Order: sequence, then structure tokens, then C-alpha cells
Amino acid sequence: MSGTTAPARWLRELAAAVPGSRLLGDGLVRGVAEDSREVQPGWLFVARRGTRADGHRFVADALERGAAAVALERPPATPLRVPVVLVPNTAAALGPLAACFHGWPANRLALVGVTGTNGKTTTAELVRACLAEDGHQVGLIGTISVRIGDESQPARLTTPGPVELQATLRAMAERGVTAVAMEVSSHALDQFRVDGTRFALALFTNLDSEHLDYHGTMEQYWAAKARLFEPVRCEQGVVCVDDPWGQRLAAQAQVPVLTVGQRPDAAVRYRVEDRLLAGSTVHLEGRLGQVVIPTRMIGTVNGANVALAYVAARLLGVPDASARAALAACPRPPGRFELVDLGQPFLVVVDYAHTPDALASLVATARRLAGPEGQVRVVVGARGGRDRFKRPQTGKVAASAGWVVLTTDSPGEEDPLSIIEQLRIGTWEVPDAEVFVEPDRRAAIALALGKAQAGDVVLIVGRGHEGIQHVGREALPLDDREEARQALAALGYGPAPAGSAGRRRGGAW
Ligand SMILES: CC(=O)N[C@H]1[C@@H](OP(=O)(O)OP(=O)(O)OC[C@H]2O[C@@H](n3ccc(=O)[nH]c3=O)[C@H](O)[C@@H]2O)O[C@H](CO)[C@@H](O)[C@@H]1O[C@H](C)C(=O)N[C@@H](C)C(=O)N[C@H](CCC(=O)O)C(=O)O
Ligand SMILES: Nc1ncnc2c1ncn2[C@@H]1O[C@H](COP(=O)(O)OP(=O)(O)OP(=O)(O)O)[C@@H](O)[C@H]1O
Repeated sequence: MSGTTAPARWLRELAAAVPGSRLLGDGLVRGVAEDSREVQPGWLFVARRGTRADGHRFVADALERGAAAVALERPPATPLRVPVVLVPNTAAALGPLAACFHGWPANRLALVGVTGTNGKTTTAELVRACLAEDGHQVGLIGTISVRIGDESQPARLTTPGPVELQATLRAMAERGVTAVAMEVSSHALDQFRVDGTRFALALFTNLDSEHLDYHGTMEQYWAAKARLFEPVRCEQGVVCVDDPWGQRLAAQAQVPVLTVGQRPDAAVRYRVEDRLLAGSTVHLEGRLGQVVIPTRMIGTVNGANVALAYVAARLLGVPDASARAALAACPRPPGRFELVDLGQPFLVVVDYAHTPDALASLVATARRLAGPEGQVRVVVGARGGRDRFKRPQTGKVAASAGWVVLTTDSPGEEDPLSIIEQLRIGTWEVPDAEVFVEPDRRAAIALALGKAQAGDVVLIVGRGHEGIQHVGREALPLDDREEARQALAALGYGPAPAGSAGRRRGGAW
């Protein structure tokens, strides 16, 4: 985010923020970078060991670009011409160094961190709405965008790296933001991106098989999420205990935890009343009394998101009436059960579901929405370069709808056909399903929409709000919502041309 002024700080001040650091010289520092290519004259370069490279290899590059100091894990082989701060772990030091440089901006903000496999974006958006209703100027940091008030920038990562994060928090604090709703990914926790940031509240939604190529096992994936609930990172937790991972987190966390869930032993219990396309009403009882919250969120999975957001808002002092009003009015985030409606007699839904659990819930929701003879049709692919393990299960869940077209998501440098093949293996477990293969996603969307009959529900899943498809090394524009609109228009749906009797075929909805 733009708008930060560049302060200058002594290296010794920054070093004091990192336990176990050792200073070899001192000097003024005018910026912090972990990427040598971003170093400007006068900056501190922090050499971090990453998943692909060791930043210590780029010290010479940083110095050439004018670095005034470097942070290292081991003393340099030959003396450097600039001051050095030695730290036990540069990745873990980066957050505190950047936070100190920017004047510990998190201390001036009420921060709510949301973690979990599914529901982070939705829950963060709901929290944002509650805090804004209560008069806060709210910042949002998440998968879709980084927002300060009405200004929004597309996000590159769900949780930014520590340097960008601290600069963003500082910009927010300087522009009058008082509270921030932020998604915290497991990658971020594992890579120490939020170290140096203390959250007033940490929220946990759920854990589903994802990112195992990175974390290795569910156990390690859970452990990464659990780091958010350490006393150094948050004051209090709000944990959904609908799955065993949440139950374990609530039992083991070293901070006070308020549990939310459908289980009778949850401190705040929720029940979802499905109002189909009109939304969901969430009924709460327990620690915060009996509360009824009508919302525009479609699908019972949102019960947990709404319950978590309500509890978080109340814990931060938002009055009941304001929280309920905000949750009732909050729109669904882009690409989350987003309807594409050109007047066709079937539903077209673009959704970001990209885990087997999320897709299963989505298919169940679509079944409830389909007409008596209606068919649920799924257009699905899988992201390249990650989560190979979940592909067969994703294929199986998609096929459970009865009709599926397997296609390309964002394959990157993986072979799209081999990704599709791994999805297809899962569909074998549903022998009655009609399974099509169409590698071209545009054509796959057109195929599903072309086959759709009145009362059907077409689910175009996995990409939600995304507008770019990575194929090989190319970044190609592709937005499922736009593709669906074009395919529907080609089928003759859409606004009637002026003076004509109208071309809409529909009516069943
Ligand atoms: C696997 C992963 O998470 N990688 C992230 C990580 O990069 P890395 O550890 O691999 O870094 P590296 O390439 O080994 O480089 C090591 C160090 O050398 C530095 N370097 C490198 C080259 C050079 O010339 N000079 C230089 O100084 C780098 O800046 C870095 O500090 O740190 C980088 C800086 O913060 C991130 O941009 C990068 O995100 C990559 C692009 C990514 O795609 N990450 C995804 C998987 C991710 O984090 N996703 C989660 C959400 C997941 C979800 O729930 O869907 C997210 O929070 O977005
Ligand atoms: N609490 C939930 N449990 C299961 N599925 C959910 C839940 N909330 C949302 N979903 C499903 O997951 C999809 C993605 O939701 P959302 O963007 O809120 O999650 P996310 O955690 O932010 O995902 P990502 O980290 O990949 O951006 C939704 O479109 C919906 O299909």
C-alpha cells in the first residue's frame, strides 16, 4: 500500500527487537528488504534461507545496490564494509526487524487473524463488516485484496511477506485504521511471515487435506496453523471445534480460547437454517446468549464463518445489534457462490471451492437448490504444482454430483492432461456419473452450460475471483464469471435488444 514515509532507524534499535542477536557495527538504516533485487541505497538486507534459495548468496548483490547493513545467520567469510547483525534465524528475525523499522504498527491496531483451510476470506470479510459497522476504520488483508477503507489493491499472496506486511500495517495505522481483519495462511505461519505481529484475536475455521506437498503431513499442517495460537502471536483464540483438528487446538492452545461449533460442548453453539438462495440464518446459543443472524451467505458451511465472525466482533466490543446488522447486510465475497444470471432457467454458480470438503458441501448445497428433476453439473480442474494428493478425491466428489466435466484450472508448468487424469481416477469410484474431459476451460464451461436444462445447477469451481490462468510460463486472462456470461450469451440468453420481444428462453427460476 502506498503512503508510508521512510523513517531512518539505527541498526542497534532493530537488532534489539531480535532475541539472541549480535551486532557487528552500527549505522542508520532507511529501509528493510529480504530480496536483494529490492534493496535501495541505505537499506538493511536480511539474508533469508527460502524454499529454493539461500539469501546469503545474494549479499554481494545487495551491497552492490547500496545496502547499508546486512542481517545474517553466520558471520561472513570475509569482513564486509557495512555493519552486520547476526541473528539465530533470519526468516524469524525478518518480522521483528521490519516491525521495529515501521514503529511496531500492529500495536496501534486491533488485529484479527483468521486461519484454517476453508472459510478464511469469507470470515475475514464478515469480521471486517462488523468492525466497520461499529465505527472502526477497517483494513483487510487477504487472498482477494488488501484494502484500506475504499481503496483496494489485488493481493499477490494470501498473507504478504513480513516486509510488505509491516509496511502495509504502518500505512493503515497512519491513515486512521483502527482494526484489521487478516487471513493468515499456513505457509505464512511456517515461514514466520507474521512474527512481530500480535493479534488481539486468532480465529480457526477448519482443517482439510491441502498443501500437503508443502507441509508433508496433516500433523505438520495443523502444527503450522497452531503457531498462530501461541501467546506471542495472539491474546485470545476463537476456535471452531466442528473437526478434530479444531478440538485439539482448543484443548492445547496456551491462550484463552472460546469454542464455537455444532457440538453440544462448544461454548457457543450454532445451527444453520438454510434459506436456499435467500441465504442462511445462523442461530447461536450458549456463552453469548441466544442470537438469530439472517445472512446473505449461501450454503450451510457459512454457519461456522458467521458464528466465528459474530463471536470475534462481540469479543472486540462490537454491540450485538451492530454485529447482527453487519452480518445481515454483508455481501458474499467475489467468487464465493457468485451467481451468473443472464435470465437462463438454470443456476450458474462460480465458487472458489478447491478442497474435497468444500466441494462436497457445495455439491450438497447445489442439490438442495436444483429443481425436482434438476441435475447438478460440475466444471472442475486442479491447480498445477501443488496438492497432487487431493486430486483423485476431488474427482470423486465432483463425480458424486452425477455429471462432471474435467478440465484445466491453472496448471502452471505441470502437464494439464496428467492433472486431469489424476482427477479422472477418482471419478471411477462413482460408476454412474457422466464424466466428460475437455482440457480447454472455456470450452468446458460452454459444454456444461450448453447441456444445462431448466432446474439444473451448474457449478464452475476452483478459481472463484481469479482472473489469470497460468499455463506453462504464460499468464493468460481467464475469469470463470466472464466465460460463463459469454457462453450464456452465445446460447441466446441476456438482456433483450431494444425493440425486440426478448431472447430469453428462461422462466423456471
Ligand atoms: C513456497 C513459498 O511460500 N514461497 C514464498 C517464499 O519464497 P521462498 O522461501 O521460496 O524464497 P526463495 O526463492 O527460496 O528465496 C530465498 C530468499 O532469497 C531472496 N532472493 C532471491 C533471489 C534473488 O535474486 N535475491 C534474493 O535476495 C528471496 O527474496 C528470499 O528472501 O517467500 C517469498 C517472499 O515472501 C514468497 O513470495 C514465496 O511465495 C511463493 C511465490 C508462493 O507462491 N507462495 C504460496 C504457496 C503461498 O505462500 N500461498 C499462501 C496461501 C496458500 C493458500 O491457502 O492457498 C499465501 O499466503 O499466499
Ligand atoms: N467454513 C467452511 N467450511 C468448508 N468450506 C467452506 C467454508 N467456508 C467457505 N467454504 C468453501 O470454500 C470456498 C473458499 O472460501 P474462502 O475463500 O472463504 O476460503 P479461504 O480459506 O479463504 O480459501 P483460500 O485460503 O484458498 O483463499 C468457498 O467458496 C466455499 O465453497
